[in-house]
Amino acid sequence: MNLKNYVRDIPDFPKEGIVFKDITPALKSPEAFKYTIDSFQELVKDWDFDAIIGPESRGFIYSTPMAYNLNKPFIPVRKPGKLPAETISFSYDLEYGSGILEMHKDAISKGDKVIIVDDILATGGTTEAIIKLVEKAGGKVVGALFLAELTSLNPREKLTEIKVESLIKY
Ligand SMILES: O=P(O)(O)OC[C@H]1O[C@H](OP(=O)(O)OP(=O)(O)O)[C@H](O)[C@@H]1O
Ligand SMILES: Nc1ncnc2[nH]cnc12
Repeated sequence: MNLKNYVRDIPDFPKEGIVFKDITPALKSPEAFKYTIDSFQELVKDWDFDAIIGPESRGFIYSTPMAYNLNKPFIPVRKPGKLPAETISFSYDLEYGSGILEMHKDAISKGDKVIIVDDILATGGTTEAIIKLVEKAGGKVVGALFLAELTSLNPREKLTEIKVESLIKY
């Protein structure tokens, strides 16, 4: 399965100069979606972790089937103002702007080891912000999985402390 055939470039979205990697064809194809989740599960089969974090919103798509299949807790990280209980937050930069991410304060217990599952690794800003959020909560991110990685943005420079795997590299 060549997953690159299921990710299309959309120029100048959401801003001029950004080439947006549209993953919707990789979701429309049941074979591509199954291949993605199966590949993620194979990659983490020897990893030691307690829970799976999914960043809103495209991250939810790939992280929740993993949590279901591996019988692990799922923890949502959301854009501001969406989580109802007490939250901790962290601001971050990404390719086409900046933002704030939030997680429930009680989502993670001290010493918990977690992984992040998301669609795209671009600048690494989102993943770096989640690493900081998890540290604030007393836990540790041990690894992160992505469908696609934009290597030209050098995201791994920000992520030297964790395991990083991506199925496609641009
Ligand atoms: O490595 P980075 O530069 O941080 O970029 C990657 C992030 O950007 C996208 O999310 P976005 O914030 O656009 O939200 P969405 O999933 O709601 O579209 C993508 O789903 C990743 O989470
Ligand atoms: N170029 C890109 N395409 C899709 N999602 C992204 N998230 C950050 N940069 C992106």
